[in-house]
Amino acid sequence: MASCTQEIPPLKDQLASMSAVTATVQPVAAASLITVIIMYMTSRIILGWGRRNTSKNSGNLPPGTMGLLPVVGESLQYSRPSGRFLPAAFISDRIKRYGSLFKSHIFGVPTIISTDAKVNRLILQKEGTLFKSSYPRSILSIIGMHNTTEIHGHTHKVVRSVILNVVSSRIRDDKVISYISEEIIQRMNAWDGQIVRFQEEATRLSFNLVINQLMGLSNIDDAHEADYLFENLQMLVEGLLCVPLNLPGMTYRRSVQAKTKVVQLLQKLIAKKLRRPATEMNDILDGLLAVEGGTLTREVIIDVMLGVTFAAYETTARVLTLIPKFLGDNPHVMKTLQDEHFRILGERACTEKITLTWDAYKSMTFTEKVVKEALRLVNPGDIVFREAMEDVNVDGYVIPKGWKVMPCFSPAHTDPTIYKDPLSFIPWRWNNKDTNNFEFTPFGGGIRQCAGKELAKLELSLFIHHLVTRCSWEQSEEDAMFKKGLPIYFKNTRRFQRELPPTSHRLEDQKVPSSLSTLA
Ligand code: HEM
Repeated sequence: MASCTQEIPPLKDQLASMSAVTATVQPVAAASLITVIIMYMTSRIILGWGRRNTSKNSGNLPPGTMGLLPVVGESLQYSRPSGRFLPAAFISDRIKRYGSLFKSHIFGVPTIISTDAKVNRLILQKEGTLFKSSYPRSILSIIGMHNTTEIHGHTHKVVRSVILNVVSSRIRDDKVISYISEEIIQRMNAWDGQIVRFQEEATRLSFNLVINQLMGLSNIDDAHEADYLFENLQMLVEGLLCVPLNLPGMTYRRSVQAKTKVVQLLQKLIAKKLRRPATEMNDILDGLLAVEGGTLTREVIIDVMLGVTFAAYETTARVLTLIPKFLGDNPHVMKTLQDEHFRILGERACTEKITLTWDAYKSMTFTEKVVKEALRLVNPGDIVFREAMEDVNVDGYVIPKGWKVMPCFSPAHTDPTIYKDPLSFIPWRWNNKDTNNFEFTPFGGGIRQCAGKELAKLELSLFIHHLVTRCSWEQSEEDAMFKKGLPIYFKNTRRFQRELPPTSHRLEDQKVPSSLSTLA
């Protein structure tokens, strides 16, 4: 009887003590030990898997499937490529099957996916009370465990205000506007005649802007250091594309190594900056170093810098890359843009050195609609991650405490009941459209809404200005192909290999100025 009441040590401890003697056991015993370890780990995974599926409210979980395999779940299906401008095939298939709120298991974790604008609004607006920002570990292992998405409450507030202050002072500074214009012209010249290089140039443009104007890393006085940072960040981004699979393959490993190199370089640059005599706060790095008397740890500062750089350049570059296609597909949009931008240039020849100002930018009213329309279709920030802080009731279902929640924006952006002819590029649709209703959320929403959205819109508008006023626009053969939006434009580029559907639409269906009807 005594043996029955004797406390059995947890399996974990048994394994620990067993492992201490493995050096002396015979091979057969070692094999048994490995079997026990595998059984233990499998049971942990399966029990964990089962527990997550049987929360006290599991009867009310949204519909959906978790995939056959623990850990992998439905990640393989999620990663299946789908047509551009539409929600991922995984998402649209499940909306058809289960409705706008469903469960799945992706990025290595059980997740509730929300595609409904009203539910997304609730999730984003209840940040800090019902939900909190929380990205899967598989993503954080690449973009940093302490980046803005993982800091909360007071610290998030102060870090966010540093970023917002720098962004809002920069965009109103005409010197910065000139800097962006010159970068754009330089990049356009670099791509001239080699259209397939355009994506690379667009990416480098956005990267340079963030590094030089926001981060305070203009102390990268060695051009090789900037190239090194850029190349490693690009590798890091490639790794992110493998993350949904949650399988640490070659690309993923290379990406994690690239992250280590980026962190080392950022450490070096911060040390360089700290040796410089103190000046007033003027960039994000200065601001982060000064937060509450220097209380932010170096780890947090580096992850925030890395996270903001990544959030800023990759997203904007994707939209930049597709704008020429939209304009090529829709000559009447191009023509209206040209009217607007040549009016801004006035009498000046387009070969003159152009100095645009904040006021000129604010007068680009049609361009603003073109930017919105491009953001609606490209959706570079299509998904965000949250975690339920308690069981939350939504539309008769329960999102259990601790579960990841993934609001996904592209289904609303391409919903024909919200946007007539949703896959066509129609800037005029924004003429009188309300954008404060969470049906248009390219920059997310709530207290974590994109802190760089005004800068992104400025960069995209200035890019459009220089693109549509280029003198060489119709001159070279490749430019002409580019204008038509031929697939060659995307050939050989890594991320936009698939042929893109046309985004043109029939003019007579739209309310366009009568002066343009001749273009139809
Ligand atoms: C077209 C370009 C961009 C798109 C589509 C975009 C999209 C987004 C989205 C959807 C979020 C919300 C993430 C979440 O809720 O978890 C976000 C956050 C953020 N973005 Fe952007 N972004 C863009 C450009 C930029 C730029 C240029 C910057 C430069 C400063 C930037 C900095 C940030 C930061 C710091 C956050 C985190 C805000 C916070 O947690 O308070 N983004 N972005």
